[in-house]
Amino acid sequence: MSTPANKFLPNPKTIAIVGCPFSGGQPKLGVDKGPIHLVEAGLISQLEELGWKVSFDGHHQFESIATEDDPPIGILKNPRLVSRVCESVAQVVGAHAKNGQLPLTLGGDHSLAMATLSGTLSTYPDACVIWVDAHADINTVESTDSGNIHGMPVSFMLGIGQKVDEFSWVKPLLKPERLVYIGLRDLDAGEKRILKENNIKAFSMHEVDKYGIGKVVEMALDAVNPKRDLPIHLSFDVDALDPSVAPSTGTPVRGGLTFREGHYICEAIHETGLLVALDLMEVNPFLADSESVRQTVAVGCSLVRSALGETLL
Ligand SMILES: NC(=[NH2+])NCCC[C@H](N)C(=O)O
Ligand SMILES: [Mn+2]
Ligand SMILES: [Mn+2]
Repeated sequence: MSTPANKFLPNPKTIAIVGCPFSGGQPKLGVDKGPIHLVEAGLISQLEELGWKVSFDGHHQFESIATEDDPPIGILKNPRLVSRVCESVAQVVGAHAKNGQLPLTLGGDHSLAMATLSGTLSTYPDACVIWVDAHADINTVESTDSGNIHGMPVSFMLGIGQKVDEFSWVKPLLKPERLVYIGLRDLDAGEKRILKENNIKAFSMHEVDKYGIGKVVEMALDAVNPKRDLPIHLSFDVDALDPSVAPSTGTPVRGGLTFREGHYICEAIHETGLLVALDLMEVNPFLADSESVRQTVAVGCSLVRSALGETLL
């Protein structure tokens, strides 16, 4: 099977898998095992069958980064670790993108998106971001209640909120008009305010119910990519799916996307021919029973395949 044209990638079309066994952006162990499970479930050969060349030189090792003491800064937890891991992943993702490869980053927790978006936007400055998640992950230093940095990467990329010296490497490369959310249903009060103040387009589960997923994806693309000519970065948090579909994740929220709605988003973005980077985040194989873990990992792989060209017919 061969995949349709992609406007930004040279042939042979190559995926660079960036395995990020990292959990420092939130407190639950196990999310660092997500990428290992996804690869062991056969993701690489599944993508090769779709006609991609796949490069993968093993999961990243972050142990050497995590040596010293890392007391909180304000209430931000593991700030030095998260910053340094993300800085190193940003360089890797950016280098793959500059080589004309499509970086597929497997998390790991969603703090890693400050790395992946930095890599994408340093390569494709006018790329738009489609963020599929139950959560907006847009807390600032001032608004976060948890201090978990996986709830904050978007604010860092937008350059909003108080600056933290430790994260001075993060350039605010994302413009609010280039960001759109799908699937939201669990926002902190401060996050709701931030979305309004910055006029950020968001299609919550309410809009998915009201318009249907087909219309929502079209409206989302109209908002950030009206001429369908800009590169797209898709950041998919598996908790966007309903917990009955993807139970093994750290912050499940009921009332989420169905299996088909999640896959439809991925299929529709593939059809644009504009996808340049993909994240699959927050698969935590330590949470839930083994059958639920198997199911979540399998769904993770199939979302990735849909975004990269698998079709039903
Ligand atoms: N990537 C995620 N699963 N994020 C959940 C964030 C939850 C909450 N809003 C927080 O800031 O702590
Ligand atoms: Mn989430
Ligand atoms: Mn998230």
